[in-house]
Amino acid sequence: MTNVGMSPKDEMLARFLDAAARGDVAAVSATIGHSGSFINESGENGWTALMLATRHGHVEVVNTLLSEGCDKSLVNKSGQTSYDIAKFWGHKHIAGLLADGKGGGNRHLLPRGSAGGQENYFSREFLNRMSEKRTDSQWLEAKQSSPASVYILFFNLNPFVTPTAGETSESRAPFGLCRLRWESVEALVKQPGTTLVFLGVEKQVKLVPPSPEGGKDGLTAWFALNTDSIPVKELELSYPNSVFLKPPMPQLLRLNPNEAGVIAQARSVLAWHDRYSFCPTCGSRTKVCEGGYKRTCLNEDCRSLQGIQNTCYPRVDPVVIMLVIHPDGNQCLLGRKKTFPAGMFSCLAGFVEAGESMEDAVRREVEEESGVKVGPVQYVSSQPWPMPSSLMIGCLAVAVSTHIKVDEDEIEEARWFTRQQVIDVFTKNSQPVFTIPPRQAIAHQLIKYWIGVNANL
Ligand SMILES: NC(=O)C1=CN([C@@H]2O[C@H](COP(=O)(O)OP(=O)(O)OC[C@H]3O[C@@H](n4cnc5c(N)ncnc54)[C@H](O)[C@@H]3O)[C@@H](O)[C@H]2O)C=CC1
Ligand SMILES: [Mg+2]
Ligand SMILES: [Mg+2]
Ligand SMILES: [Mg+2]
Ligand SMILES: [Zn+2]
Repeated sequence: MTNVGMSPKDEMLARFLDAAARGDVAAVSATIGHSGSFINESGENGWTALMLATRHGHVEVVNTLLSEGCDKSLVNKSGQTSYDIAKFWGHKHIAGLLADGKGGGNRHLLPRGSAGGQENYFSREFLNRMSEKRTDSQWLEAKQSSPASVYILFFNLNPFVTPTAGETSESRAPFGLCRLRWESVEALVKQPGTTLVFLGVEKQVKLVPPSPEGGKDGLTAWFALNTDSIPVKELELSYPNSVFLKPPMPQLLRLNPNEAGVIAQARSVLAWHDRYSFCPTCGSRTKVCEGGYKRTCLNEDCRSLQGIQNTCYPRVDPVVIMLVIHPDGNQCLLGRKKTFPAGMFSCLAGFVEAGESMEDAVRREVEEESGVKVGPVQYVSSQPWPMPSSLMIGCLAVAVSTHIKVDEDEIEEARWFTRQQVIDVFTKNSQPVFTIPPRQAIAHQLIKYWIGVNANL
């Protein structure tokens, strides 16, 4: 089968795809042997060898291609995977081979391409962290006492904020950060029990000539302070409208979204200092260094100082949070904890365990909490969650089973909600049957993302 005008490579590919469609195992194996890259190449309408072999029910060719490591998640120009093709043409055995629960069938229910572009509350950064300056003690000292530097203050990890008038275009943001200067915090910095962290410098360099007091580079440095003993009276006199915002939830969701990120960074690092006062390896005293980004054990023989000194740095706990899509593509799985407000349902979530991939953590947590088994998993976006220091890894996941059996210790109820029921929550067209977390939570954004991608809202 030679086509006029075809390059030798295209001709070979056409012969390879034809062999797969005819079920010629020997020819398929021989071609992969010398031109391995053909295994995932497609011809007309985006059909790969696996799709063609599947279409015609050639189990042996399918097995050969799978054992050679072909990508079964590829889709043709109609958006079908090989698994979809197997199901459509009734080749149940091949469908079984393709749907192994780890990335095979139903991947087409996930949006194609990268899901990026979604910005979550607590993720916006207006500071350049300048980690290289953390070890430059001379520079840090100069910035610390510079009148241009900004200090944000925490009392028992609660930020000092000022109510803001009006609303931003994005949200009602009743609280803005109270930005203090060196003269207001000098005494506090010198008090025992105060923790100081260098957060970074403003990304936007102000158009003022660098002054000797502000440092020669003209950069505006930011620091965070946490204390458990505070000159409350003096602060109240100087800032009569300001308050320490507590409790963390839901108050931390009421910040200006532009400032929520710097609060997340500061609060997580300060909370780490608060919880790791002594060396976690040997219990000795530690020394705060690197601008508050490291605590080094003072016991020279401590194991924490050997190899990667990971226990000396602020810890972050990865958490997976996932919207599970029903195999029919039209429903999603949401659950509620006993502690949620009445009627509220959210995405399932759980801590990633040691030695576990993000995808496997999604599958394990969903099965533990709801009994539902999950196949393909797709990352969407992430969110720092400073209570005290989680990184929420937001995913969409496709269920390969639908029966729900909740883990009653953690979840009170889990349910499949139809796309229409979810749309009703956002549009408030009709009386919604449930509520979801506020837009500041990544759970809200994941649900909205799924609806937006699929309904072109
Ligand atoms: N931003 C958002 O939209 C949401 C955030 N979250 C956050 O995600 C976090 C994890 O969700 P959960 O359902 O509670 O997790 P989970 O389903 O793993 O259950 C928590 C339990 O797991 C154990 N556990 C295992 N590893 C742990 C670790 N590294 N740290 C603490 N406990 C650990 C503890 O027994 C704990 O009670 C929570 O802290 C919650 O604040 C949860 C839902 C929504
Ligand atoms: Mg959980
Ligand atoms: Mg769990
Ligand atoms: Mg867990
Ligand atoms: Zn130690």
